[in-house]
Amino acid sequence: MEQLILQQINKSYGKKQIIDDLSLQLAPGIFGLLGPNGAGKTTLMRMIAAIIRPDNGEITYGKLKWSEHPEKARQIIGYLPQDFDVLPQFNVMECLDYVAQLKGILVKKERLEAIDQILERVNLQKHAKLKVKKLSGGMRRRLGIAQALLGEPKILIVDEPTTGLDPEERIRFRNLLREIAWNRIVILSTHIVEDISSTCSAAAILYQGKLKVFKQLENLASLANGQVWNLIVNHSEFQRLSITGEIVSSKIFSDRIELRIWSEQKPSEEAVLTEPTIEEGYMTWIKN
Ligand SMILES: Nc1ncnc2c1ncn2[C@@H]1O[C@H](COP(=O)(O)OP(=O)(O)OP(=O)(O)O)[C@@H](O)[C@H]1O
Repeated sequence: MEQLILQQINKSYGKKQIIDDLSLQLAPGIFGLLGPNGAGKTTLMRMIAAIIRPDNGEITYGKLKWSEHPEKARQIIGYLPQDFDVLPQFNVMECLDYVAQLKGILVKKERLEAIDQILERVNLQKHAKLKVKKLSGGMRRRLGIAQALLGEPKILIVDEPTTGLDPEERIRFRNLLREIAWNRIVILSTHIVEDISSTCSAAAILYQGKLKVFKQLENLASLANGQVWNLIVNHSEFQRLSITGEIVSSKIFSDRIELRIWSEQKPSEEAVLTEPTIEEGYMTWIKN
């Protein structure tokens, strides 16, 4: 299988450098992209989607070079933007038919076959005649993936697809991404660390224009090794508690409170070290 390769990509807006000499190599599977607001994730994904050009550097997939043939690059890419919202007056079928024509599937029979298959894949067959404006948030996101999948792209880019979804839809959406990713490269940008831990094989943090890649998610979690503690206290102890560090979570029961504390030093005598999560590793990396 071909790899997607980014070589020394730079991008500035005015004097502000958003992407700084970034290189990356991706094989099929789901690659998670994390980073604080404004870090440049959307800018990076728009460059990979061949919507905007880097100031310099090259993106390639096999022999195909983005700088030479951006139109060919677009043909092998499916993109679900963060603000996907199309054609509210169209129904699901009409919407996909329209996008399929834009993607150059000009024979009607081929289009209908492709749309049928994709509707089944994203589980929207029953809603093919429903107007886009009447779809729920989760259904709309699935339509977004459906339009991105038309033309069987080799690379799929999804920008914060689970924001605003309820837990059931979020799980369904993650399952769908997993199914899609078995033979293609999926780049998933998200603020929701749970999206990464439940679907991605590898991830990276974009920060100050640079990318820190974690080929295994455990390596990201392990950044917080030795810094995450469990502490169980009763309610009156909790009132008097003075700890060093930050309470990451607390569970309140009738007879006790269970605390998870993020601290470089032991936060109290009774605290016990515990395995960090990916989110805690991410917080540690950003903090340092
Ligand atoms: N067309 C543009 N012109 C000028 N500045 C831009 C443009 N697009 C993005 N920026 C700036 O580039 C920076 C990175 O934006 P980008 O949308 O890529 O970040 P992001 O990581 O996707 O953020 P978020 O997580 O909030 O979506 C921001 O400071 C933004 O204001």
